Amino acid sequence: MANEKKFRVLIDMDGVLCDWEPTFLKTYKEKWPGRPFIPLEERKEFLVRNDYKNQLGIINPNEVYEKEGWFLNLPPVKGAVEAFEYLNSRDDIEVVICSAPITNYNFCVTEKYQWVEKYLGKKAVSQLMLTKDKTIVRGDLLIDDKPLIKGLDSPSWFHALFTAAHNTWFCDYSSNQRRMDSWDIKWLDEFIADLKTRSKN
Ligand SMILES: Cc1cn([C@H]2C[C@H](O)[C@@H](COP(=O)(O)O)O2)c(=O)[nH]c1=O
Ligand SMILES: [Mg+2]
Repeated sequence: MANEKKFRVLIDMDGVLCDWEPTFLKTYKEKWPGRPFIPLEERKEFLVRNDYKNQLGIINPNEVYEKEGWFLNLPPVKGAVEAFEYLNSRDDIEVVICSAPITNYNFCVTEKYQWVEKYLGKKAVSQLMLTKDKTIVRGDLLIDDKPLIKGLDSPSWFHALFTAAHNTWFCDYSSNQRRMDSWDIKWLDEFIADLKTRSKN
C-alpha cells in the first residue's frame, strides 16, 4: 500500500452529507404556514427556486436557505457520518468534501466549515473544498445529488448520483454515472472495488 496511489473520493455536502430537501420543506412550512408548497415527490429541478417559480409562481423560497443558521443546522443524512468515518479510516482512500456555496454566500461559507467540524470533527475541516465547479477537482469518484454536473473541464471522476427528492425521476445516466440510493457501506465497498478494477483494465 505504501507507494500505491490512493483512490480519491469526493463527497458533496447538500443532499449527500446534509439532509437539504426535507429540511427545506419543513422550514418553508414553518416560515409560511398555509402557503402552497411542493411535496418532495413532486420536486423536479435541481434548484428548489426554479420549481417554486415554475410550478407555483413563488419567487422567494431562497429566503429559507439564505437565513443565518440554515446551513449549520442541517441534520446529517442517515448513515452519512458513519460512512465518512469509514472511508476516511481506509488506508487506500483519501476523502475530499466538495461542496458548492450559494452565490449569496454570507452565512453559507462559514457555516459549511462549522457543519463539517460539528459532525465530522476538526481534522475534517482541512478536507473541505468549496467550489462552484466540481469538474476542475480531480478525483476517482464523486458522490453528488446533482444529476448534470457541468464546468470548465471534462471530469476525471465517476459520478455516483446520490438519490434526493429532486432527482428521483432522473434515469438518463451517462457512461461515467450510476445511482447511489443511500449510505450503505457494503454497497460502497463493492462499488469502489469495481471502480478500482475498471481503472486497472
Ligand atoms: C438543492 C438546492 C441547492 N441549492 C444550493 C445549496 C448549495 O449551496 C448548492 C448546491 O451545492 P452542492 O455542492 O451541489 O450540493 O446549491 C440551492 O440553492 N437550491 C437548491 O434547491
Ligand atoms: Mg448536493
